[in-house]
Formats: sequence, structure tokens, C-alpha cells
Amino acid sequence: MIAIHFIVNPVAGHGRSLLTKEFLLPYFIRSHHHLVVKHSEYKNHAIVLTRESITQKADIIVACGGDGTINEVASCLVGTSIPLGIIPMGSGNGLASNLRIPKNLRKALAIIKERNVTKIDVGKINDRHFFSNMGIGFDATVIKHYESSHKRTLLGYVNACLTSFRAMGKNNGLSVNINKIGRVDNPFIIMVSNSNEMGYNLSLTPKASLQDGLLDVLIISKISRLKMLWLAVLILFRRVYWLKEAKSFQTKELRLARNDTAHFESQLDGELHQIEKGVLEISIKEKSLCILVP
Ligand SMILES: Nc1ncnc2c1ncn2[C@@H]1O[C@H](COP(=O)(O)OP(=O)(O)OP(=O)(O)O)[C@@H](O)[C@H]1O
Repeated sequence: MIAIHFIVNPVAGHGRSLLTKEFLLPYFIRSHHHLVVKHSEYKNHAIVLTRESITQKADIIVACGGDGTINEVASCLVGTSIPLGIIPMGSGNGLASNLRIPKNLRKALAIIKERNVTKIDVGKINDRHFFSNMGIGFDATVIKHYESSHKRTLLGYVNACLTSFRAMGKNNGLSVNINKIGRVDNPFIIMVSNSNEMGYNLSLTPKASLQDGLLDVLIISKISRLKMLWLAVLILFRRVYWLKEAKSFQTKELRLARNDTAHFESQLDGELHQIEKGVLEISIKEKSLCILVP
């Protein structure tokens, strides 16, 4: 008997993801599969539910939601042999898109039943994990507006970009020391990616790979509003590196330290996080998450 635990975020992807056990049962074989379905009730609840499923000896734990839900579930599975399954039910679905896991429920469930496991790299930032990307600067500001708009749709994302664009002053007050690079004042964005997908098919780091043991870093120094518009065009065509102010490289670790006493505000897999420190120690844990893929 294979115990498959589904951790469902009922509000992901504007609330389309109300999967129940009754709904899922016909897709499985009763004599082979034992299904447990749990629904998260608040932010970070999926972490509690996943830890519980680990102690309940789940053979597979499936995150049903978007990148935020995957982050919560997968963070508990790093370094274990329990494979993560994904049912993409979020708005952006960046990681699922990179892994070619379809949004079609029947096809996504077929991948779980096939049990084809691969291992992917995991990004670490201080004591947290990220699977797709993390960033500070403009993208964290976008996520802040996106979350506060309560419209987790592509239109909501575009609106959040426009609001952030209008709010972006000439000086964002951020001065960061980056190992290997030195001091960067008022960066427009610093993004560290494990995956080449941010969601909605957009990418700032199109060459990133989940299995190369490296993090792809993009640093864009201060740019004018006109350049921001040009950047938006380049993002659509996945040609960010054409921007003169964009510096990109690959690394196994990165250290960002603020030159003041403030905390970092960062986005991690599309969710806003206040990092309680002025230092970000970022690294990669190679092939440390088992995941079910087509
Ligand atoms: N019952 C709940 N009520 C409110 N928030 C919840 C609940 N369950 C989970 N959450 C939170 O919802 C947030 C969004 O989840 P998720 O990222 O999976 O969906 P999404 O934003 O629609 O998808 P994507 O990140 O792919 O765009 C997460 O921060 C998660 O912790």
C-alpha cells in the first residue's frame, strides 16, 4: 500500500483548488493507494501538515497549490527520501512549469501514480529554503503589492508591477556588499534563481537549471524609468542580459550584507519574507529534494 498525502491550499490560484478525498479516489486504485487529504487553513499551515504527514509515514507528499505552497511542503522534505508530488493549482506555477508538470489534473495525477523520481537542487537563504528564486529590490516590492492587492492573477501581477514602477524612487536607500562583487548602491534588483521560471512563463534567469548545482545570479544596478520599460520588453523576450546594467553569473554561494542596520525585505518563491537580519547567506544544496516528474 502506498500512502499518498495531499496538502491542499484552498486559496491558491484564486480558490479553484478545493480538492477532496472523494474527488481524488476515482483516480487511484483502492487496493494500492491510501489517500490522505489535508487542507491548509492559514499561511505556513502546510508546514505543520507536512511535518505531521512525515511522522505518519507518508510515502509521497503532494503539494496542491502554487509556488508558495510548494515552498512550505518541500522545505520539510529537503534531505529526506520522501518524494514531493505537485498538482499545480497556483496562479503563476513557476516550478511546475519548469518541471513540465501540466495543469491538467488528470495528467498531473498520472505523474504521481507513475512515481518517476528525480532529484533537484535547493536554494538556501539563512535558515530557509527556496526552490525557484529569491530576490530583493524591485521584485520584492512587486510581490509586496501583489500580496496586498489580494488579486493573485496575471492582471493582479501586472498591476503590482505598475504600482511598483510608479513607487520606485531614484534612491531606494539600499546599499549592499556582495562577496565577489563589492558594494552596490541602490540596486534595482538582485535575484538569485535555482529555476528558469518565475511563473506566468516569465524569466529573469533563462539559463538557470534545477540540476546544475549552481545558482544563477542577476544584479541590475540603478536604472532610469525608461530603462525599466525597456527591461520589461527584454523580460518578455527572455533577453534580460541585453541590458547594459545587468550583470549575471553563476555561483554556489553568495553573501549579501546591508550597509545599514535595517532588515532585508525579500521575496522567496513569490512570497514576501522579512528576513530578521541584515545579512543573507545564500547557498545551494545539490540534488537534495526528491521530486516526481513526467
Ligand atoms: N487557508 C488559507 N488562507 C489564506 N492563505 C493561505 C491558506 N492556505 C495557504 N495560504 C497561503 O496562501 C499563499 C499563496 O499560496 P500559493 O503561492 O500556493 O498560491 P498562488 O500565489 O496562487 O500561486 P503562485 O505562487 O504559483 O502564483 C501562501 O503564502 C500560503 O501560505
